[in-house]
Amino acid sequence: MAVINFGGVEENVVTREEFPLAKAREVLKNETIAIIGYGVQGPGQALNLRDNGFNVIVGQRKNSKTWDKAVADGWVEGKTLFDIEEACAKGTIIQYLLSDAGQIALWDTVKKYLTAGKALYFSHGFGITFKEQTGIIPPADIDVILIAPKGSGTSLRRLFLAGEGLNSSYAIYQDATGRAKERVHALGIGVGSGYLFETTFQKEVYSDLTGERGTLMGAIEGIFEAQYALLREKGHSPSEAFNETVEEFTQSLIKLVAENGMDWMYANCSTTAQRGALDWRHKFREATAPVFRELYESVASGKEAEITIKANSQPDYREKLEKELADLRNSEMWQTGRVVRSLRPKS
Ligand SMILES: NC(=O)C1=CN([C@@H]2O[C@H](COP(=O)(O)OP(=O)(O)OC[C@H]3O[C@@H](n4cnc5c(N)ncnc54)[C@H](O)[C@@H]3O)[C@@H](O)[C@H]2O)C=CC1
Ligand SMILES: CC(=O)[C@](C)(O)C(=O)O
Ligand SMILES: [Mg+2]
Ligand SMILES: [Mg+2]
Repeated sequence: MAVINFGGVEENVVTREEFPLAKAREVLKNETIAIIGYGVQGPGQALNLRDNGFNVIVGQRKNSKTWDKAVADGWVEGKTLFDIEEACAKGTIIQYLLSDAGQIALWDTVKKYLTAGKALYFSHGFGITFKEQTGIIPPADIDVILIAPKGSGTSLRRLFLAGEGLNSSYAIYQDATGRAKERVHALGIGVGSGYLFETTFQKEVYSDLTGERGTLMGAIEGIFEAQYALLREKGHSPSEAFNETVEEFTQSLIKLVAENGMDWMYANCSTTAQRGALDWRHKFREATAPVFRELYESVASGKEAEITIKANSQPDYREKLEKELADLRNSEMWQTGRVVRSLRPKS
C-alpha cells in the first residue's frame, strides 16, 4: 500500500503499480463475478470488467428495459445474462448494483444465495450503514466489500474507453475468508479505477450523500437558480443571465479548475475578477456553512436514508423523479441553456 501525502495528511492508497491488472486477474481467476442490476453502475462496471478479461455475468429482471440494454451491450441470455436468482446462484462474487431502494426489496431473495466463502460487493455504504432501515444484514461467513467509483457509471465507462479512468474508494466491512482485501483491490482495479482510496462503509455513505446533496448536485443548482433569478429580476436578458451563471462556468472556468486548481482559474481571470472573488467567497462560505451542517446532520441521523427509501420504494418512483427532472428542464433557465448550448461555436 502506498502512503500518499494529501495537503499534509497521509493516507493509504492502492496503486496500479503495486496492483496491476495481471495480478487482479490472477486473484480472481477462479471467481465468477455476478453483476446484479443494470442501471447506471451495473453497465459501467460489468463492461469494464469484461473488457479487462474477467469472468463476468449479469443478473437482471427479465422483461425490463435494462434487460434489453444488457442484450444490446452483448450479454447473452443463458450464457452471460440471467435472471437475478440464477446469477446470484452462479456468482462467487455478488456485485449488488441495484438502486439502494431496490437492494432492500430484493434482499431476502439475494440473501439465500450468499453461501459461505462468497463475497458481497456494494458500490455504496448505504445498505450496510443504515441496516436498521434497510434490513441488509449479511451472514457472518461471507466477505462484505465496497468499491465506490467517484463518479457516474457513465463516466466510468467513457473514461475507460478513452484509456483513462475514474478513481474509487474501497472498504472492507467483513473479512470471513481472509481474502477480502485482495478481492476488493482486484475488483477495484478490474472495474477500471486507477487508484483506490481507503475508507469505511459509513464514511463513504456519509460523504457521498453530503457531496451529491451539496456542492456536486444540490447546492450547485440552488446557487445557479438564486443568481439567475436575481439577474432576471434586475432586468438582464435570459441569455445574459444564463451565460454569467452557467455557460461560462461549464465551458471555461470549471475546466481550468479541473486542470490546475482554483488559484489557477482565478489567475487566468482579470485582476478585477480576482479581487472580487477572493473577497466574496468568505460571505458565501459563511452563508452556506449552516446549511451544510444541517445537511450532514440529516445524513448522519439516517433522515436522508429514510426519505430516500420511502420515496424510491414507491411503485411510481421513476415517473415522479422524471416529472421533477422535466420541471427543471422546462424552467426558463434550463430552456435558455438548451438554446445557448446549440449556439456553441463548432469548427
Ligand atoms: N449512478 C451512479 O453512477 C452511482 C451509483 N452508485 C451506487 O451504485 C448502486 C447502483 O446505483 P445505480 O446504478 O444508480 O442504480 P439504478 O437506480 O440505476 O438501478 C439499478 C438497477 O436496479 C434495478 N432495480 C431497481 N429497483 C429494483 C427492484 N425493486 N427490483 C429489481 N430490480 C430493481 C433497476 O431496474 C436497475 O437495473 C447504488 O448503491 C448507488 O448508490 C455509486 C456511485 C455512482
Ligand atoms: C455519481 C455519484 O457518485 C453519485 C452522485 O454519488 C451518485 O450517483 O449517487
Ligand atoms: Mg458518489
Ligand atoms: Mg451517491
